[in-house]
Amino acid sequence: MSAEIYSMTFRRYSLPFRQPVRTAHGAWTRREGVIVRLSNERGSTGLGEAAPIPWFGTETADEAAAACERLGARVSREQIEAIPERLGCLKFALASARAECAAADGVDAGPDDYLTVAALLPAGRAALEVAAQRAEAGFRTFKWKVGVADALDELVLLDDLLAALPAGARLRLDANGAWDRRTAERWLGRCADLPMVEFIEQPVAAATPDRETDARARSNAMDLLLGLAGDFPVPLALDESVASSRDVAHWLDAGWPGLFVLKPSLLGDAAGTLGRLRAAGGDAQDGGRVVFSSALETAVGARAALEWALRWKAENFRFSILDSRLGAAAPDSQMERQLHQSRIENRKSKIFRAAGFGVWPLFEDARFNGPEAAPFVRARDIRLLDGEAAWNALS
Ligand SMILES: O=C(O)CCC(=O)c1ccccc1C(=O)O
Ligand SMILES: [Mg+2]
Repeated sequence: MSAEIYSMTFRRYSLPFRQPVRTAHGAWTRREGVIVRLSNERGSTGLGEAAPIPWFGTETADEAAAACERLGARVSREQIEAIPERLGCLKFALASARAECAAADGVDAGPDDYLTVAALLPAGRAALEVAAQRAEAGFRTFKWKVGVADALDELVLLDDLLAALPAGARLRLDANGAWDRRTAERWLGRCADLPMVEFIEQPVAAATPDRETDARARSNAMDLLLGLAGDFPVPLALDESVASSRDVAHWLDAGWPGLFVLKPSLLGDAAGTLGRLRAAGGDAQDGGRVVFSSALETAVGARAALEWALRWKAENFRFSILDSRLGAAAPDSQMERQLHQSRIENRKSKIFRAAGFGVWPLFEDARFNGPEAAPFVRARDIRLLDGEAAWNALS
């Protein structure tokens, strides 16, 4: 077996958003990150993106760039695999670039399919107008940022927003950890009898950012989240709490009963993390515990992150094609009947949750945008994303 050696270059970027992204953490105006480029001995090249979210606890873009500098112009597969978890975004970038090299060599083209997509709504009253436009465009899953303004004002807006959504729509609420226990209880109580609310994402913080009491704060936060999940019927989803592969393992061990929002771009070991979720019945048993989400990457990171979502769908929802024919012929043999029944059960329990990638166009410079927000995104369109154009725009 020959050593897998790549030559590596990287480019640091700082890209203004068309509009600031408002969350409970304040206004986010520029996306900072690093794009890496690998080429192998056969001359195949691949791009990857480190798109950190430091307020999730990832490395910073500067730290990712400094680590690239240290790695140097030639890197081996072993070096990439040895990158530590605290540089999870960079590790994702290099793993993505390696995968693209392999794809260019003709290995593993990946499944052809499509994903349903959730529309990201702005915080506050602005959500109403955008929701109407998005509904008109065909979206049926929406995500609204809460915890930005006063909770009572937002609760009033919630009613207006629900009333404005089309029949059959689903609304996710993302508090980005902003609520205290009392505020969270109020919202969860309110949402208990609102079937349109699909889930509430990160209602309370993953931990207080006090380094002195880090372990204790994390465990208190964990108890609070587990308590809320047990006390209220509305499903809860972890996001900031699962900002790394290690976090996911931790919450699985703790028996988290809710959902996992996964931003593949933050996962140093996306394959291992998804494998663990699958082994834990992440989707096979009760369907739809995993929600894929964007970290507001450029087209380079978008392509890699969306490939993970496609792969997950193909692995866990593999009866979807057969399902569409289930209504047709009634099976006659006992075995066929049983198979038929189990496929129906399968269909009932399995929902591929709309992926949180309804975010582009995000950047002023259109060469960096991922697939324009639409209710569905097709694999073939993801593979047509022009990472090279983004790379060249940084030269
Ligand atoms: O998940 C989505 O639908 C959109 C992406 C999103 O909300 C997000 C994007 C960047 C950083 C944090 C978050 C978040 O989910 O909190
Ligand atoms: Mg979130």
